[in-house]
Formats: sequence, structure tokens, C-alpha cells
Amino acid sequence: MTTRIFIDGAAGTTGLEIAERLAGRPEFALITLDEARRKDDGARAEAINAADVVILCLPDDAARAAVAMIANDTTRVIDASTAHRVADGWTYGLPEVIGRDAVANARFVANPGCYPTGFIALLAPLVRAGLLPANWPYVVHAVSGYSGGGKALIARFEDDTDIAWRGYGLAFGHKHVPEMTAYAGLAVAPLFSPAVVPALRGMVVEVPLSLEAMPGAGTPEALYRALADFYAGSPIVSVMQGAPADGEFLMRRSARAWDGLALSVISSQDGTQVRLVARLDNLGKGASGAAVQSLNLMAGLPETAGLSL
Ligand SMILES: NC(=O)C1=CN([C@@H]2O[C@H](COP(=O)(O)OP(=O)(O)OC[C@H]3O[C@@H](n4cnc5c(N)ncnc54)[C@H](OP(=O)(O)O)[C@@H]3O)[C@@H](O)[C@H]2O)C=CC1
Ligand SMILES: CC(=O)N[C@@H](CCC(=O)OP(=O)(O)O)C(=O)O
Repeated sequence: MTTRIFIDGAAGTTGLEIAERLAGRPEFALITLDEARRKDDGARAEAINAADVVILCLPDDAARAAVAMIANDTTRVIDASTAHRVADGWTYGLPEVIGRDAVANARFVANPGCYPTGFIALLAPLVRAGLLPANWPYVVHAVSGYSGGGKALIARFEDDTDIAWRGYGLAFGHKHVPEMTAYAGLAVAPLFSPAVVPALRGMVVEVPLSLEAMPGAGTPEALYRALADFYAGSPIVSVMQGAPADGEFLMRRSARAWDGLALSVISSQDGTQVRLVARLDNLGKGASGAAVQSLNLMAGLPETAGLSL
């Protein structure tokens, strides 16, 4: 059976990458609107209601408005925006943590934010296993490629090639903090320090831990073992113990689209300090790859179909 898909916001950064991942796949038939009609509400409503699955790649307000256009009981939704990530009636589209069946059977799926994907993947299994406390003020340092800010930030970094690093989120209350707190199972919101570097795509999310100060925390070996067991058999998430042999992580400007997620547990020699590190493509597992993974599950297909791993 062919699943009819409408990508609302198909001309944007995330929408284009989803279309690339669906190209040439006969299981899906894409409903498209030409340039003149892609922002026409009548045409969008028609496309939304004709689709089996609509993938929203829009700003938050436009995503809420698009959901309100659904006038049937069947159209399913994957929303890439922040609008519904902690909303009632929506399933958070991180199948590894939320459950593959929950995503496969959901009508409304909220695609995770890019930074939260790394953070939750690192923290949720460890908090659930009781190896890290829920009631702890975690600190999250992260860098993103500039495509994370959509067309506007891409244009800014392409216009001003002198920017070497951009720290932001300085007013606190970044829009990703609620989903990070909720799905990592935390009692205290993490302190989030994001930055952008002059590479189109790529992301590193790091959570430093002083284990000796943390009540009930496991050993570095226990943290690694719990993550490795949790993601055992995942075709998308890998878990490594220790630093890379050359002692560094690099993000490259030439990086290609990648839909995997690499987690590392790195510890000091005496085992008192740990750096939990997640590496991903903000446009891959951080956005478009995650949307296609959820779509595959919702359509009853292998979860990695069409992904670059
Ligand atoms: N980029 C990333 O790494 C990630 C993005 N996301 C989320 O995905 C969503 C899309 O982001 P992104 O692709 O980066 O953003 P872009 O700005 O690149 O694209 C958004 C697209 O939506 C279109 N659009 C805006 N309003 C409407 C409307 N009312 N009707 C129809 N189309 C509209 C825009 O049109 P126009 O071209 O005319 O401006 C644009 O093509 C956002 O909610 C973002 O937060 C989530 C995870 C990661
Ligand atoms: C570099 C950059 O600006 N990144 C975006 C987040 C990108 C993302 O995950 O998108 P959502 O808005 O859908 O959550 C930011 O920090 O707002």
C-alpha cells in the first residue's frame, strides 16, 4: 500500500532534507504544492486532508495552525517544530527511549529537538536505571552547525563568514529545556549552554559529571554498561567507552548527511569525573532523519529505510 505524504514547509531546511530521504521510495507518494501555492491556506488544507501522514516543517505557530486545519479522523502528523513536544495527546518521536510501538501506533508524533535528542539519549536510560539522580542540576554544553537555525541562520553564516563561534541562549529558558527535563525524567531543569559553529551541519552535546558529588551515582563502567545494554541492537545509536584513540572529537565542515547517533562515556583515570558526549547531525537524527525513522515505523516499514547510517 502506498502512503500519501504531504510535507508542509517542504521548501525549508528540514522539509528539503526529508524529501531527499523519501525520494525514489515507492512506498510513499508525495503530495506537493508549487511555489505559488505552498503558503496558500486553502491549498495546504486540501493537501493536509488528502494525506495519510503530514510532516510539518514549519515555525511553531504555523505548525499549530496546520494541525487545526485537519478536518478528518485519519490524517496522522509528524511535527518537526517545538509546538507539541510536551503536549497532551502527542507522542515524542524518540523511539529508542519512548518505545517503537508507541511511535508506530501514534496518530500525532512530535519530532524531538536536535539538542534534546543527544541529551535525552544520554540521560534517560541512566536516570531510569537509578545510576544518575533525577534531582540534580545537570549542565549541558552543546554546539550545532548553523543549519540548526533554519534558512535565516544559514543566510547569516553564509553572509558573515567571519563568525568563528556564536554563543546564545543567554536569556536562559531555551525552548528545548522543557522536553529535555520531561523525557530525561528530571526533577530539575538542566542548565543549557548552546553555541553555533561555522559548519553547515553537525552537533555535539556534552554533559559533564562530577560523580563523587552526586548522590547514588554509578561508576563510569556502570554508566557505560547501562547505555550499551539499553541501545544494544539499535541500528541507529552506538555507544563507546573512553575517548577516541587520537584523543579528540572533530566536527568537519565537509560532513555529509548522517542519521546516526554516537554516544560516548569518557572518564578520568580515578573514575570521579565523566564526560557524557552525544554526536549527531542536527539535520539527521536531530531533525529529518528522526522524522523519516518515525514515518517508517508509522507505515510499518523497517525503521532505517531511506536513512544514511
Ligand atoms: N534546522 C534544524 O536543524 C531543525 C529544525 N527543526 C524545526 O523544524 C521546523 C522547520 O525548521 P527549518 O526547516 O529549520 O526552518 P526553515 O526556516 O528553513 O523553513 C521553514 C519553512 O516553512 C515555511 N513557512 C513558514 N510559514 C509558513 C506557512 N504559514 N505556511 C507554509 N509554509 C510556511 C517557510 O517559508 P519561506 O521559505 O517562504 O520562508 C520555510 O520554507 C521548525 O519548527 C524548526 O524549529 C527541528 C529540528 C532541527
Ligand atoms: C542552531 C540553532 O539555532 N538551533 C535551534 C534549534 C534547532 C532545533 O532543534 O529545532 P527546533 O526548533 O525544532 O527545536 C535553536 O537553538 O533554537
